[in-house]
Amino acid sequence: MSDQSGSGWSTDGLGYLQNKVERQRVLVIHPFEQDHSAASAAARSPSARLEEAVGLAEAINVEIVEASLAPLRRIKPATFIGPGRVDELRLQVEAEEIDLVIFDCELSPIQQRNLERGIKAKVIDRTALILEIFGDRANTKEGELQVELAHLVYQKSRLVRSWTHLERQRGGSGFMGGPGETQIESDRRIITDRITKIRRQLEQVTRTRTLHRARRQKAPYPVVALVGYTNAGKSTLFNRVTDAEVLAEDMLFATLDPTMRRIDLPSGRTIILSDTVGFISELPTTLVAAFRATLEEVLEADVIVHVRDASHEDTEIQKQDVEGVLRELGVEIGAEDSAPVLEAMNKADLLGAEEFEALTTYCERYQDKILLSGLTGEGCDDLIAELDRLLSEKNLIETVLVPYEDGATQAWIRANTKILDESASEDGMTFTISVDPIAWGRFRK
Ligand SMILES: Nc1nc2c(ncn2[C@@H]2O[C@H](COP(=O)(O)OP(=O)(O)OP(=O)(O)O)[C@@H](O)[C@H]2O)c(=O)[nH]1
Ligand SMILES: [Mg+2]
Repeated sequence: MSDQSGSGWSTDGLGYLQNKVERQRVLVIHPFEQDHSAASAAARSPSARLEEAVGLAEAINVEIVEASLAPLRRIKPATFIGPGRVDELRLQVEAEEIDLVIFDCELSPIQQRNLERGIKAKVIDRTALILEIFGDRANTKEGELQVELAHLVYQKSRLVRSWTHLERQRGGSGFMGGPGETQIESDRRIITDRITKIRRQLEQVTRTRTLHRARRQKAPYPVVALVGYTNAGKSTLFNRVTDAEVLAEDMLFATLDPTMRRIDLPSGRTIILSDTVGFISELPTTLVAAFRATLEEVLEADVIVHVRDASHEDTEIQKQDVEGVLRELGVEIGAEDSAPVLEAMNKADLLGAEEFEALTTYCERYQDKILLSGLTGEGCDDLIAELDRLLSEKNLIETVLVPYEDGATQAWIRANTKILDESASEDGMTFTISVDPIAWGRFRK
């Protein structure tokens, strides 16, 4: 995504990567406060975080020359990492012809600028990187607009922040070489105008999509949404159970636009299965908001399948992250009026024998947890069966009197409903049945 306003305000590295033909040579740094990570055992290990950052960087097709941890005693206000480390990085950048340094943390605009000056290379932070990936992936009009909106909101917030920061350091005006107040004011106005325009366009697109959705609701099939941490295996599972060919790759955020497919469950019940964008820890809130419209599909789902990478060392923390984002979207797990959530413990094939056994026992204890592998297919039938069972709970309970001579109705009831009670009287058979409301409606016609 490029600087589309043409106003010349700083683009924080965005759009920069796509313009170059050869692959960028990149360093990935994960800075972390040492005491912090030791203090909370629940936190991810820094090495796992670094690995995730590398995965993110790989998603924008750059050449990763080196990825390293930067343990800090304390975050430095000016440069985040210490001056010694900045010097080291500058030497490395020079020696290895590095184009870009990715900091897996949130940098203030000032920190970013100081780092760029100190290291003598382009610097971006985690949010900018995620925005970059999303900009790369978006391939519907709506996706593109959402990403641009997120991008603008991100920049606007940075302008404000950098401005207040400069205010506080008053005296040395232009101390950091940042734009003066008037420049910032006019930049803000340009961005605000652009945001208003995009919001309007988005509303238009969303309205069209809502119409589509309304049309879909006329074919009233329950919607089942696959959600989960990025790379958990949603698309692989989606493909497995729908025989579709959605891009499934060992790449973070392979899926951006939701994909829907109709499938028939063994009971004959038809559902719509929906594959969605993956979640990630510290997903910038501007992005959550931008993807709200897309994720609304999830909100309207009748059942949510939370796909988890059970083989991942951070699977528990990833689960918390996903549930956090769901909560932000208004899905309260376990709440009366929220859709039921099934947990698909995926990648069972990667588990060691002991782990596999333990997880099997664990999942057997809970009806809503299913151990499976989207890759090998093992356990997928169990998930489908559980979906079938859950949806049958939405069945109507009806009591009907069927005359003896109406053999056809009796036969249909025996074949298509669950008979809870039956009794014979003079007028015929009285059945109490649990029946799918759609099938029932159709049959009664
Ligand atoms: N071994 C193993 N690998 C799997 C399994 N399911 C998915 N994978 C692999 O995990 C990687 C990510 O799979 P995807 O299906 O693209 O994951 P996703 O959740 O759709 O990811 P995003 O769309 O990026 O959020 C791919 O390399 C898959 O081949 C599984 O059950 N076992
Ligand atoms: Mg996917």
